[in-house]
Amino acid sequence: MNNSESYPPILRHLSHPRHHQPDGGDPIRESEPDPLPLIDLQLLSHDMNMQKVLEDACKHWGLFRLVNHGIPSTLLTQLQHQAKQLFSLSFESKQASCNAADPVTYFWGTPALTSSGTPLTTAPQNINWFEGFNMSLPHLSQFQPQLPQLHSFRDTVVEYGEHLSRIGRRLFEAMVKKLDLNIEASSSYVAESTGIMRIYRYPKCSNSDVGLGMEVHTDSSVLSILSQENEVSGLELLKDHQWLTVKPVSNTLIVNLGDMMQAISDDKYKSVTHRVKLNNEGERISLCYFVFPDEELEINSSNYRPFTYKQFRTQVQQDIKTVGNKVGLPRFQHTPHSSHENLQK
Ligand SMILES: O=C(O)CCC(=O)C(=O)O
Ligand SMILES: [Fe+2]
Repeated sequence: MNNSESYPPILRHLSHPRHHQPDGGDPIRESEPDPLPLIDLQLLSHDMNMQKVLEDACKHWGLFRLVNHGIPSTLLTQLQHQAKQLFSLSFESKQASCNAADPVTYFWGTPALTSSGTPLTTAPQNINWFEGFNMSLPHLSQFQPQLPQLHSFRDTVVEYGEHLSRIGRRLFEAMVKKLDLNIEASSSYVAESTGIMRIYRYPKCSNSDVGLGMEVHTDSSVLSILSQENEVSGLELLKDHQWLTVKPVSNTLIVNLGDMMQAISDDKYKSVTHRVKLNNEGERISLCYFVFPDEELEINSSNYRPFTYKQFRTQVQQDIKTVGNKVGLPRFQHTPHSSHENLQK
């Protein structure tokens, strides 16, 4: 089997006609030094300067790079290696490996999934050029996969997931401290029962006209934590009307704030708009962890009417089916927003 046959058939034809690409502003500035805010997790508990850097990153970027996170580098490289092996299996075996009732599902072409991890629509408006596995972390350790490769991967992801939930909680606590919010149980806002892990593989592509690896969107999460250990770049964030590359730097994590964090902070913090471009250097593998509030927890703020994450998710799914894309937070503003120019996931 050649590598192309390990991709879903629809992703094997990278010569598709041009798809609509949302206006990207200026081209990526690959050669410039990394401009992202840098947060040291170990310093965060006691260093006021670091707390200020975090506050500014949340207000003005919605994204930062995290170092000293406490995850052994061997675990990060092992994950990347095992993910690569998993993706290199034939499309048919990946497809047959999970079904909708499992905590692990296989999907491609669209990031919009139902809460059980199956694609929301069978005919997405644009193809997103990736394949992925979606894993519900709380149910993962009991999962008995058919594919032998999924056994060792499951165990590694369970271990990684424990680190991420620790990191997510610490970051959230440091973020809300700066907001003077009266949040008693931060565990309901970054609820372990909601943790999702996704791994993605984006094909190598020399023709960026085919479309995007992943469409322009904001995440619905409170926080998303990304690991990109394979040196192929692709992720970009929108900052001051320009797309900036989020370079892969070994042993660092990328944290982005999602819509729930923006709502909890009453718009003081920002849910970052981002996308993934295809790359002609090689295929790219990324691992993304998402954490959400407890489904039934009511989020109260002055800019939005009270809503639960469950209501938000239902609205997003309804909009994707009816309008064709996510509208997101503007749906919950006191005065409904009329311009939905941002395509959000
Ligand atoms: O693959 C990436 O780098 C980003 C993925 C992403 O933005 C998402 O899953 O929401
Ligand atoms: Fe995202």
